Amino acid sequence: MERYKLIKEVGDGTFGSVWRAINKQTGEVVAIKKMKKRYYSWEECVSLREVKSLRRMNHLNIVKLKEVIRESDILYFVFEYMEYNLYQLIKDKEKLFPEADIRNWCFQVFQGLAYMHQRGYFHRDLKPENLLVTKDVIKIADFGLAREIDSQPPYTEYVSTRWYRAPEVLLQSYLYSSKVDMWAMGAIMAELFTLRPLFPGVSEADEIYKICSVIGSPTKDSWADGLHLARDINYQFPQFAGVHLSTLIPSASESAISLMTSLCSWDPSKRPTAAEALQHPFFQSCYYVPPSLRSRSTVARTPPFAGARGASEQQCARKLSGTLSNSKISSNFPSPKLHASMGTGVQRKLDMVNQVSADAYSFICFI
Ligand SMILES: Nc1ncnc2c1ncn2[C@@H]1O[C@H](COP(=O)(O)OP(=O)(O)OP(=O)(O)O)[C@@H](O)[C@H]1O
Repeated sequence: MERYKLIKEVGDGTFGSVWRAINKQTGEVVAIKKMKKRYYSWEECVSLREVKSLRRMNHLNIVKLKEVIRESDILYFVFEYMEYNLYQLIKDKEKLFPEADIRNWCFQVFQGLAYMHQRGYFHRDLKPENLLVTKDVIKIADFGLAREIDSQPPYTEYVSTRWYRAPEVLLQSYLYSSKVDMWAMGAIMAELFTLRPLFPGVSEADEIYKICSVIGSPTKDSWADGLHLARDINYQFPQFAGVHLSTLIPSASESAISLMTSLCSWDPSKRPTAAEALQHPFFQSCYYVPPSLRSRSTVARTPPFAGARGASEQQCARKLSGTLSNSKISSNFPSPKLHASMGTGVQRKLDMVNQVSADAYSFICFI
């Protein structure tokens, strides 16, 4: 660690604190995550999910793990440094983001997700704080909860931040998949448009209540498996017709609404895969720039992810923590139209600084 000079704490998460630091030899600015738990052997460290999953990932839209250091039983992850997280950008914004910015960010995140899902991982804790931005480039960070798609159940740990948590997770499904990341992206995309969380539940039960009030309660047609899941845990969905997302997100174009609506489908199998999302008309104007052309201004047309493996991603069983009971539903829930404007960022804690160079732009959207 003497090779690095710690400059400033830029984040404090569940598992570690994150520092902006400088490599004394090269002058490179990096982010160092110092884990809170002590690690008494290397074996313990290399079996960590964050190490196992990030080590295997090399994509422009996934934050790069440069080094893992264990010193005096403390574990440090050295990452490439990113200027902001998306939550900070949302929180400080007074005017709405232009749709072109939202399109550009989402296009990149779906590229990262398609890569990750194709390689057999899903993130499980996507939220604005875990999407890091430097200039026009956005990267997925925090693989503390990433799971191998083929790994074996049951699992009992906490899964994902409530506001972005998929309904199958809320309903304690033993079976869930990379589609939980697609649900989270629907909620994040809506938040980018309104600057307010779409489903700001104050408890797990309230979370599902808010989802029902926005997208309408599930039916046999929209999510038969969900009705079974609810029956298994003796849960009764509150009855709501739902609203068209365009009433909650009036600034979004028709194609943006169509993508968010399909991402926020009750039934995971009805949500698009990341590879499919990239082909959605919302991204019609987006182009992929292959690495060989990045230094020049030429661009090539998108689809490097056609044929992403979808079916195998679905086959993953999980056990989830948390309980859901009707008694926990908040009684003073406002009308659906108010949902999008009622969230606050109280659970979020971050203070980032401006610094560092950006990567080459790889994915470009034309308005
Ligand atoms: N590579 C990076 N560059 C700059 N800032 C970063 C970087 N990685 C993380 N951060 C900042 O630190 C915060 C916490 O990081 P991270 O999410 O990895 O920690 P965690 O303990 O796993 O958090 P969580 O409570 O979300 O699980 C992020 O929201 C981000 O603002």
